[in-house]
Amino acid sequence: MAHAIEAEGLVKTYPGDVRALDDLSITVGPGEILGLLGPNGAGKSTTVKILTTLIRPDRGKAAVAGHDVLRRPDRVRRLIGVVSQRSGADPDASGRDNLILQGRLYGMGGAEVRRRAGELLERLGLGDAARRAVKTYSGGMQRRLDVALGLVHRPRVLFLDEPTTGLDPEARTAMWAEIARLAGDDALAILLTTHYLDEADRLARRVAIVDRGRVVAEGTPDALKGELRGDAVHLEWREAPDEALARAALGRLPGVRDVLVDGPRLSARADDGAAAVPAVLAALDHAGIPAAAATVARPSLDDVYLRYAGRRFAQADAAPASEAPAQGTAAADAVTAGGAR
Ligand SMILES: Nc1ncnc2c1ncn2[C@@H]1O[C@H](COP(=O)(O)OP(=O)(O)OP(=O)(O)O)[C@@H](O)[C@H]1O
Repeated sequence: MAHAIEAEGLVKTYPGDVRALDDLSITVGPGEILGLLGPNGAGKSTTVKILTTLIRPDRGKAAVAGHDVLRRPDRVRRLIGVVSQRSGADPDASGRDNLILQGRLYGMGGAEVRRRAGELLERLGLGDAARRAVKTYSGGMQRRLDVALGLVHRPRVLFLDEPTTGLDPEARTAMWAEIARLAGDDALAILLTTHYLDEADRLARRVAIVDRGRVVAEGTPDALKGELRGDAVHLEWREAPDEALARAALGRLPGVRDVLVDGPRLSARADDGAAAVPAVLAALDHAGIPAAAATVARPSLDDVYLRYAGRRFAQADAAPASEAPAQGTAAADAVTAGGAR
């Protein structure tokens, strides 16, 4: 089997003429983590639902673990693990009992399922809490139990739907380490959907950026960022400037390109961002639209998204503030901060 997941030309329209998937294609190899990255409503969950045999596409085909999801959904189900956004654990039962019940649902026998439950509890750092009711677990522990539940029957392909949403930074880091181990040591193929740019950047060998039901860019995070020559220059105003004036001002500067204006924010690319900023600020002053702040950063996945989707990830995403995608890479990589002027 060349690919653990292979989806080609998936189209799905929901009632009300909502085109959730519009010719989406992806592949994931054994031992590979593909990050399916996109804002709310991009079509990530619909993709996962089709690949995990919960819904059928209108068009297109898909195979998971070597079996066609439309013709052999029963086979596919036995070979995949699914960790969905909502936990399937019984909060009143212990972690161990949840795992044992799950194993039995897959037809595993007494001694085997008890051994497997113990192994997974240890592995996911839940050994000490094994016999406690799940409702007493922290958010991170519950999420780790959800992953264990998805692994009981030793699947070959794992679907992780936003595995770290709502977790604190420490629990996220622990989850990242575990996910990396599953792909590395166990050679699981993992399809990971995420809102978090830094999560995809850190974890996924390849990233597929989904926008409006299509993959708009795909590759390793480094390759995607590498396609963007030079630095990203971000400018901000207190109020949106006249777009034509801003474009005209920057359009005359050598080495400054790919100008995108988005309300009170503007992004451009420059061969040497730090060197370009003084000229950029002077040109804007001269045009009568002085910027309030300027930042230079190495390209981030946010910039990749902006380039391919034509809008900023955070703006495409209607997530509540607590779930807003991290802007970590751009901020952490900032080499010059013009600051308020
Ligand atoms: N059962 C449904 N009926 C009608 N429209 C739906 C249904 N499920 C999803 N949609 C719509 O299809 C589009 C894609 O939704 P989907 O849940 O796949 O996106 P997503 O990328 O997973 O978003 P999120 O990050 O919020 O989970 C959205 O416009 C959504 O409102």
